[in-house]
Amino acid sequence: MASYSVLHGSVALITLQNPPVNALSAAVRAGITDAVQRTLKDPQVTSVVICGQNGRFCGGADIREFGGSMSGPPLVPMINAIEAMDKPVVAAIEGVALGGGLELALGCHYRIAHRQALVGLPEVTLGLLPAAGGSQRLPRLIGLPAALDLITTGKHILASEALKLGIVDQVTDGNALNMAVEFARRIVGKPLDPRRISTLPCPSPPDVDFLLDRVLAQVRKRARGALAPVACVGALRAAVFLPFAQGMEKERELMGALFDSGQARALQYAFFSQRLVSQLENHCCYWARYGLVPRHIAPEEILERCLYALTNEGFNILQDGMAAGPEDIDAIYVFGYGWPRHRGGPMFHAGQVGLARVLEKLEHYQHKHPDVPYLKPSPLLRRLVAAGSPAVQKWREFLNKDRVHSQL
Ligand SMILES: CC/C=C/CC(=O)SCCNC(=O)CCNC(=O)[C@H](O)C(C)(C)COP(=O)(O)OP(=O)(O)OC[C@H]1O[C@@H](n2cnc3c(N)ncnc32)[C@H](O)[C@@H]1OP(=O)(O)O
Repeated sequence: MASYSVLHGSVALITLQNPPVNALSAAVRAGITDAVQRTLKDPQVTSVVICGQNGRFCGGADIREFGGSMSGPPLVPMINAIEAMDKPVVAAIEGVALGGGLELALGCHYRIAHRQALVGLPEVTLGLLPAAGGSQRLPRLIGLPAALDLITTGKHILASEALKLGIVDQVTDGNALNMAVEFARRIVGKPLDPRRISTLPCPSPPDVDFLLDRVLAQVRKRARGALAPVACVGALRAAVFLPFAQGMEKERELMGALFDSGQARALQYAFFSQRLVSQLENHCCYWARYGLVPRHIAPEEILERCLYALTNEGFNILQDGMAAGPEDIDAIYVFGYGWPRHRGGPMFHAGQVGLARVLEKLEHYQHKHPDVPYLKPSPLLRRLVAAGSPAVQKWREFLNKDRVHSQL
């Protein structure tokens, strides 16, 4: 939800309330929409400040809502309505203004931030793009090159850097909310048209096509097969060449294609699983509460059982002749499945770890879990170990010999 109060008899304060990061859930969007209506109707109110509860402006759209059907007022018309207000609206940014949170702030006429606050449009890291006007407003505010950098990387930057880029208007080491309220009182009566970012032209360099093509090539190389960074460049291209309303249409169309993609679902799953893992301690408390003694599982056991079973299956695939050599399996994993390039691929990595060690580990886990077929060491792995664990480049010799024998 969002609370509404009036300070000094004239400054409406809208406070986002959805701990811990004041994500823009349906209830928060409804609260903001109601509060905006109240400020419009109240003749005493001459300016508005939007802030977040507990020193955090807003962590963006509520990612937990993405899985279900969306309810409540949509974000885009809500932000457009704020920008269109004829009373100045100031965002008081403390903690974070990320994703939809920054997009909300970009709909305000001014942005005042604490120096340590973090701002950014990290949607790309969730397989999305900033689709509440962020891809259209940010380049209009700070120019195409800087917007391309922020939106295609999704990085968070400090408010002090955001000030240099022109994203925020003032930073403070003190209380950003107090400063925003004082600022809101002072600017009453100043023209608001130049502060409505959607009405500004999008400043772009003369070699704009070259820049967009270069960034597109970069993002394709950096994140092979990832849809979101490419869509982000498409949305920014629209910001340069189309009027705001048509750019918003393009932003919506591109977001539609991303939203239901397996990639977006996978990245959002990864976001929550990363946080769940860090709550492992709490799971221990859960076990203790019910008087259970959990079996101690070291992180290495989980890693080794997954990794060595994968490698083992690679040896079986090689032996069956389904892949010509270990390089085929490694290339699939490095270029198709994001295996860290600096580890060469699962088969190369097995060679680095030592084939004898991989075999020993598989035997160990097979002994503990005899019902898991993937842990039964591949005959090819055994033969390679017996032959003194040759380098990965030599494995083909063993394979060819095997295959000739098996065809005789
Ligand atoms: C059409 C509209 C499209 C809009 C697009 C978007 O806005 S997409 C969302 C963009 N926002 C983000 O990607 C920010 C994601 N959050 C973070 O990066 C970090 O959480 C943070 C805000 C920098 C805070 O980091 P910190 O380390 O302090 O806390 P945690 O990461 O542990 O998070 C605390 C809990 O809050 C949950 N959470 C965080 N952000 C969101 C969110 N946007 N929606 C829903 N929930 C969020 C997080 O899962 C943690 O919850 P627990 O239950 O405690 O695990």
